[in-house]
Amino acid sequence: MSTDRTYASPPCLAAEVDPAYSDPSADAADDVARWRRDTRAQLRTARDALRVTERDTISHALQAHLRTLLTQRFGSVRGRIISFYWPIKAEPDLRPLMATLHQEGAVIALPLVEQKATPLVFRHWTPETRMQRGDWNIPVPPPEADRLTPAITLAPLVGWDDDGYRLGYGGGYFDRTLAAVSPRPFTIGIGYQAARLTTIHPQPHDIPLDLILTEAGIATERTASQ
Ligand SMILES: Nc1nc2c(c(=O)[nH]1)N(C=O)[C@@H](CNc1ccc(C(=O)N[C@@H](CCC(=O)O)C(=O)O)cc1)CN2
Ligand SMILES: Nc1ncnc2c1ncn2[C@@H]1O[C@H](COP(=O)(O)OP(=O)(O)OP(=O)(O)O)[C@@H](O)[C@H]1O
Repeated sequence: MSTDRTYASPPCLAAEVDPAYSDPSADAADDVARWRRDTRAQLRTARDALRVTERDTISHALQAHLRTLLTQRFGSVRGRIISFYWPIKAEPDLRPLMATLHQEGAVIALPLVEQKATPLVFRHWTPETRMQRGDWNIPVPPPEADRLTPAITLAPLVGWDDDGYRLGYGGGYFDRTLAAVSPRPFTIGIGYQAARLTTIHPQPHDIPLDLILTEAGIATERTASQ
């Protein structure tokens, strides 16, 4: 965050009075919003620059880690509702695993924006589903596909931090969704190791994910006490 600003009044010295005091201007919502816009743009540029072969290697590693994780944590996937995502804009492609889990009896759901600025909706996907173009041109199952509530959700990440917070494309959709559903699904962030940030400067609306997976494996996991 920028520190070279001019002040209309003398700088606040509260930090020298109370060591626990932290200058709220450093985390003011406007500053955070601007920082997020810049950071998203940088991370997306870096991601777009990956070679196809590098992205493939990463996607393969992620699928292997996810497969192991699901088996270890949940045992059989049969009958479990798991939401994936249809990859766009250089996101890791997990569609082969999505198809495999479907074959093994998992119930696969995909997210979509049915109405702007409201929680995401999840629709049933099978290999026979005829996808349509949804909001932002993202392929989505058609309206006649069953609406589902996932028990496990995969959330693609533009950026992430060690506390499990996520930076997405800036629509706030996953936060709205997780805030709205009860019980909350087990939420797994899927991202590139290189997209790690020291902090995303969490705001009151940001909901940390249960676990973040990258090509290097489990990057961070929330414990029950957090
Ligand atoms: N592959 C994939 N599918 C996904 C998601 C995702 O991140 N990846 N989503 C995960 O949530 C949902 C779609 N998320 C969206 C997020 C932002 C905008 C959008 O219109 N963004 C504006 C900027 C918004 C703003 O800054 O206020 C834009 O870029 O013009 C659209 C869809 C559901 N499906
Ligand atoms: N639970 C919520 N209720 C209302 N508005 C929300 C909620 N969560 C997020 N928002 C709004 O969405 C905006 C964008 O949020 P944020 O920067 O966290 O997006 P993001 O997580 O990167 O986006 P996305 O989840 O769509 O990929 C916020 O400024 C906030 O106003």
